[in-house]
Formats: sequence, C-alpha cells, structure tokens
Amino acid sequence: MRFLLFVFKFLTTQLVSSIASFIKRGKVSQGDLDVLLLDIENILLECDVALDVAEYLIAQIKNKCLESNLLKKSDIATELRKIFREELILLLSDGEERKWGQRVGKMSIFLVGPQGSGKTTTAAKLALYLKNLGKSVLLVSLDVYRPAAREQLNLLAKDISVDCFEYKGRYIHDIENNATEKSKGYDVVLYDTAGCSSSDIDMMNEIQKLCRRVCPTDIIFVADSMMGQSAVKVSKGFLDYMNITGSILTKSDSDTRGGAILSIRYTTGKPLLFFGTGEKLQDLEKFNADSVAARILDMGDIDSLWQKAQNTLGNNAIEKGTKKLLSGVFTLEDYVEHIANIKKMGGAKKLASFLPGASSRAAEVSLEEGILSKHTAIVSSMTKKERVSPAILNASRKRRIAEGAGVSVRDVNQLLEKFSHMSSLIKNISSNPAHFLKNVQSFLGKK
Ligand SMILES: Nc1nc2c(ncn2[C@@H]2O[C@H](COP(=O)(O)OP(=O)(O)OP(=O)(O)O)[C@@H](O)[C@H]2O)c(=O)[nH]1
Repeated sequence: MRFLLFVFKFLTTQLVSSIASFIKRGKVSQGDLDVLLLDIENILLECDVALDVAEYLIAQIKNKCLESNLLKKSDIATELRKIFREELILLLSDGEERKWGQRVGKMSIFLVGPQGSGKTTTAAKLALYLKNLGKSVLLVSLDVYRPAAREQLNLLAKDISVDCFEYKGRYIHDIENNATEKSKGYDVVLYDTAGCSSSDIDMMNEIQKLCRRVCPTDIIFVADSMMGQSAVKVSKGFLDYMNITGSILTKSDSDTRGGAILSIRYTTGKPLLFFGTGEKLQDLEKFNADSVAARILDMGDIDSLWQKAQNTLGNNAIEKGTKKLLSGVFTLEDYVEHIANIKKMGGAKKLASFLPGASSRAAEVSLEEGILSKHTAIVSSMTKKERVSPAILNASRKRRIAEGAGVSVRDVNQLLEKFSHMSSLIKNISSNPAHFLKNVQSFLGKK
C-alpha cells in the first residue's frame, strides 16, 4: 500500500518552517500572529488551495486564537498547532466518510468526473474494496462514446474476479435498461460514466438524465489531485447538474501540492471518501481527516504507520518481534531482520515520514538509508559465530568482513558501535518497559 508521500511535502515543509520561525521570536504580539497567518494563507495559495478556502481556514484559525487567548499561553507553539489541526479536521470532515460502505441495503454508485480523472480505474478499485467487505458487486460501463473504456473496465473486472455488464450497443439508455435488469441480486452496482467537462452541456445533461432515471444511492465525484486551483470550478460545475454525495481524489501519489483536497471538500460540502494512491487496484486508501491533518502539520501519523506495519509484516511477526525485544536479547541477525522489515515497509525515508518532525529530518534520514544497506552487507559477510558473538571480532576478522562487504574497516567499526548502542537501549527497554512507553508517548505528544 502506498501512502500520501508527496501530497503534503511542500505544504508541510513551508508551514512548519513558518511556525518555527514565528516561535523562535520569543515574545510574540498580535501583529506577529497576523503576519504569520498571512504567511500561512500565502503558503496555502501556493499549494493550490483555492482563495475562498484559504481565507475561510485562516479566518477560523484567527477566531480560535483569539477565543483561546493564544498569546497568553505558555506554550504558544503547541497551542497553535492544536488549533490549526482542529480547524483542518473540521474543514476536511464531518465524520460521515467513516460510515461509507457499511450501509445495509443495496447500493448503486455513479462515478462521475472530468476526462482522465481516473473513474474507470477507481470503479475497479472500489469494486475490489467492497468485494473485500463481503459484498457482491456488478460493474457497469455507461461510456458509449469510448468503446475502449468499456473494454478497459471489463479487463479490470476480470483481474479482480468481479462481474462486469458487457453491452455492445451504442445507446446509453439501452445499457442502463439492460443493466438495471442484470443488477438484481447484487449488493452493489457501480456505474462508470463517460468523462466530461462541465462546459459540455449535452454530456452533462445526459449524465443528469441518467442520474434521475437510475436514482443512485451515491454519486461520487472522481477528481484528479493535480487539478489544483481549478478543483473548485470543476466541482461546482458538476454540483450544478447533480447531487454529489462524496468525492474520491486520485493520483495523490503524484507530485501534487495537495490544495485540491481542501478545496473539493469545502466546495462540495460532502465527504472525501478515498484517495487513489497508485495505478494498481489495491492502491486505494480510506480517507482519514485526523491522519491528513497530522501529516500536513508534521505531527506524525502513527495510526497509519501501525496499519502499514500490520499490512506489510502481519500481526504474528509484530508480536514475535515485540516479545523478542522485551526479552532484552538482540543479535546482529535481529538487527538485519529489522533492516529487512524497514525495507519491506518502503524504506527508512518513507517510515520516518510518519513520525513527528519528519520534514526537518529528511536529509538525515536519506543518509541513514544508505548506512542501513551497508550494514546488511557487512553482517552478510560475517560467519554465524561472529553474528551471534560480535565480541570475537578482532582486527583480522574485521578486515576480512570489510573486504567481503566492499566497505572499509571503519564502516565495520561504526556498525559495531551502533549495534552496541542499540543493544544497551533494548536492555534498558526490557528492564523497564513502562518507562519506555511513557517516553514514547511524550515524544508523540500523547502525554
Ligand atoms: N498514479 C496514479 N495513476 C492513476 C490513479 N488512478 C488512475 N490512474 C491512471 O490515470 C489514467 C486515467 O485513468 P482512467 O481510469 O482511464 O480515467 P477515466 O477517468 O476513466 O478516463 P476517461 O474515461 O477517459 O474519462 C490511467 O493511466 C490510470 O492508470 C492513481 O491513483 N494514481
């Protein structure tokens, strides 16, 4: 599963450095705060957040700062981030998205949106998601203009073993009539519509008519994360013709500045349901406002990190690893296994992005990634005995290992130093786990 690696990179870096330089000033006045909020508004605009949305968010934050007497607080930085986070969450969610897909009764879902926004791919991703929830799903293409789109949906449906209604005719109403007949017996019918622009009045009228006839339970607007400032205009265009009930943002794995996320939620007033995070059919993530707000403010996203560990490594492996750690035994083989797990989960850089303060440690973590690969090579060129008892490593053994791994003896010494540091840390954790937990909680701000 890919995560929102890029979406907030720019926004986060800019916001965090602005807030940090504001805090560094020591005593701050209302004027300083106004300048900071103006800076933040500009950063939001640079990140493609629409003007209305940026102004609204800043006005809300300003009100909250006044209400809470921010300037009189002893820890202005923490309080400001808290306000910012709460306002972002309010802007992004009313909690409705959490209930999506759990509804009892038949669902019929229309996916609508501009051309190329990812509707067909998302239809298949959603079908897979709903199938995994135990629902029977039928996919239907309502795109009579592009036969390739029907073929594309059919192929995707085969990939995930979901039924697809194949209609070879040319008239959209015939497809719809036949599909309504075929759809009996399925829990969910997912309709993929033809991509259209809101300025194409004929097409919009046609989709509107179809919506009236089928009366779908959900009309989901599929938008490309990269649409930036135009997100407001495009989503308003669709809202004029149909009652959108939720949105999905695709291509959030691409190098976008993320503004569309805030803009679309604000404009439609309807829940953001999912993010498309890649081209594969598994690359669909449920939207979680808390996680997104935490990532934007560089406050870490431990829930997503935990989910990622569970999905990649499995609960049994995590439990086994934790037990071993708490027993205080830590060998070089365990160290290499941890490095392999970090790689499996996407590498040190990706994992660090889930921790608080990630944006300020990006360069450091990049360096660490190379060191970890070196360490794996060094341990691989050791004998079993050396891995279990590194104390036996004398000068000649170190030279042999360094040669085998293609590194210097200094690198071998650095690994041993790091390993020894980690071993004593783990011994400390195992002798007092409660104290360790307390430190972790305070690091994560969950005192
Ligand atoms: N990287 C990435 N690519 C995606 C994502 N979703 C869709 N795509 C790609 O975007 C391109 C267009 O996707 P489609 O699903 O064909 O888009 P569409 O909206 O159905 O297109 P039309 O029917 O022509 O309007 C394809 O190459 C997809 O693989 C995503 O979340 N991430």
